[in-house]
Amino acid sequence: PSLATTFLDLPLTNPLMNASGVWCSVASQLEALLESESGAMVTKSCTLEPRDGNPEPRYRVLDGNKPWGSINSMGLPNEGFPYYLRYTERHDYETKPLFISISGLTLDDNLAMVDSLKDAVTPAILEVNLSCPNVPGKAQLGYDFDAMDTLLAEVTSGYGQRQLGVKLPPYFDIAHFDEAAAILNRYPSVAFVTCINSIGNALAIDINSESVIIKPKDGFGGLGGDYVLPTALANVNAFFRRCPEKAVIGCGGVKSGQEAFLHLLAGATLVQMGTALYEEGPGIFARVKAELLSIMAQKGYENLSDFQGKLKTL
Ligand SMILES: O=C(O)c1[nH]c(=O)[nH]c(=O)c1I
Repeated sequence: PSLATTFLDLPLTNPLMNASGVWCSVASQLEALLESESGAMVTKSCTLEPRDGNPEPRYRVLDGNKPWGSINSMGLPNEGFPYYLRYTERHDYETKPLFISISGLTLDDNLAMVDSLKDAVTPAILEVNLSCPNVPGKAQLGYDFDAMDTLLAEVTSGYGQRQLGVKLPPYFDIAHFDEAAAILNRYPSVAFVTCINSIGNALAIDINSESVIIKPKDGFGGLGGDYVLPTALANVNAFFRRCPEKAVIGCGGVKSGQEAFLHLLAGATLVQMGTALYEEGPGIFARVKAELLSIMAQKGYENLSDFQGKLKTL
């Protein structure tokens, strides 16, 4: 079988990549992703200026009993937009496509970054993060439909209607899938949606210390890992059904070929890994590729298109 695929008409050797924020904040990590067997890669969401982010501990793996996952309240630590723009100028696009993620603290900051990217005419693919749950005092744009609509109008126009994508928070209500998709479908240049970001503001508690386990926001943080897989699959399939003109990138709960297969079946074109990559490192891409190929072989599938988006209903 073959894992070859295309995304926005770009050829990829396989559909696997990192989730923004994991193993992608500094050049050494980005170089490790380039050397890894991922089919693509994305940078850490950036703000206009560098940020230290929230106080530590701000990331913890939750691996007591099964299932396992992670909780994080990083607080958008990053090297600042110019650092990542410079990286896009020296990336080897022949090896694999590069996405650049932006998460401006204000609409003007997002527009300033978009304007610089438009002038840079870089092959990097823009993913606008609408779903950071961890900046104290900043509500997630993805949960404010009017603000999301305004941002999309300004950003798509500022980017000269060049193709871009958005990183969405998980939604949990059919009416919200309908409303978010209706807004997104009014912007043809939004060529893809990445579902999902972490499930915001979960609370992990340690029974021995009788305490929360991360410092920021009294322990409230974004949840990732096994816990979010069914929600991630629902969001992938909901937007796959509602946005036939757009591609869906699946993210959430992928740690093996099995979950990658499920995301593809639900309608994802590419599949991102966060928590599992954080814990295992970039070697995970070779493992998950092999597992996905083995599942395809067992099922008699030659290409991803043999099952991609073909989830059955009862
Ligand atoms: O706290 C973070 O930096 C963070 N953490 C997440 O779980 N998702 C995000 O989009 C971001 I920007």
